[in-house]
Amino acid sequence: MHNGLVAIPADIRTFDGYTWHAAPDQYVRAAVKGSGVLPVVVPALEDGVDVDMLLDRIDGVLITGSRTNVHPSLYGEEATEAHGPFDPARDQISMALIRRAIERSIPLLAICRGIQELNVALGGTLANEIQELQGRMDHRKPETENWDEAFAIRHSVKVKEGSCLASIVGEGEISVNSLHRQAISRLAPRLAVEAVAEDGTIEAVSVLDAPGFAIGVQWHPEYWVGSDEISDKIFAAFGEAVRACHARPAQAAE
Ligand SMILES: N[C@@H](CCC(=O)NCCCC(=O)O)C(=O)O
Repeated sequence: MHNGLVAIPADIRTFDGYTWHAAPDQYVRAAVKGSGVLPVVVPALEDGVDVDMLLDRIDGVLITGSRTNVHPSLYGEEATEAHGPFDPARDQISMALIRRAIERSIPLLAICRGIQELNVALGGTLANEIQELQGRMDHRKPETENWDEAFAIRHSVKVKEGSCLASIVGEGEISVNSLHRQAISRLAPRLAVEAVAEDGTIEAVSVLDAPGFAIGVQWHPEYWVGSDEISDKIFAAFGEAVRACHARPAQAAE
């Protein structure tokens, strides 16, 4: 039995010559198995989604990772080939859902591209090709077609004492996977850093003064739900927040 509906904004992809609105299976299954909720994939219709009508019926928002990058014009930078590939429709629907979910205290879990969209949606910026920056590790997806190897746990991050994430997984060092070329550069004003990698890369944030669950992580807890304690705790906490939202009396959007 599922308790609560969770919106997952789709990417625009092309398979078999058709354009698809698609979300990766690992996030859908993690939402069901790890959070006990029913995911609803939201089409990336650039101007065609009434976000408030949707959120009137939604109890949580889960923002997935993607190989594409947030368009740099959304954080005041010129787009170059190195910033691509892009998915402007995904940018549009994802950031609209993020902003409105925060305003309406609807639980939000933003993963990898999702934490980057969260930061940009609230006024922050991103750094590109971080492995080329002085002192940074290589956070990119390993060169392998074996998915378990690609998503293998491979570096530590330090969870800040007293953070929202610490209340879920505990403070101190945890081990995470890593599949990204970008990362938060200027932190958005309304975000608090929750975890940092040993090279200074911001690995988790929360929304300051958010009454509910509003967390972004740069790694991929969805992939190891069911076999990794940290991943299980994150998705279980998200599920609890979604069920609490589902139990709230219906509130029309202000
Ligand atoms: N494109 C962004 C975000 C990375 C991300 O979401 N990775 C998940 C997909 C991993 C893969 O299949 O390559 C960045 O690179 O920082």
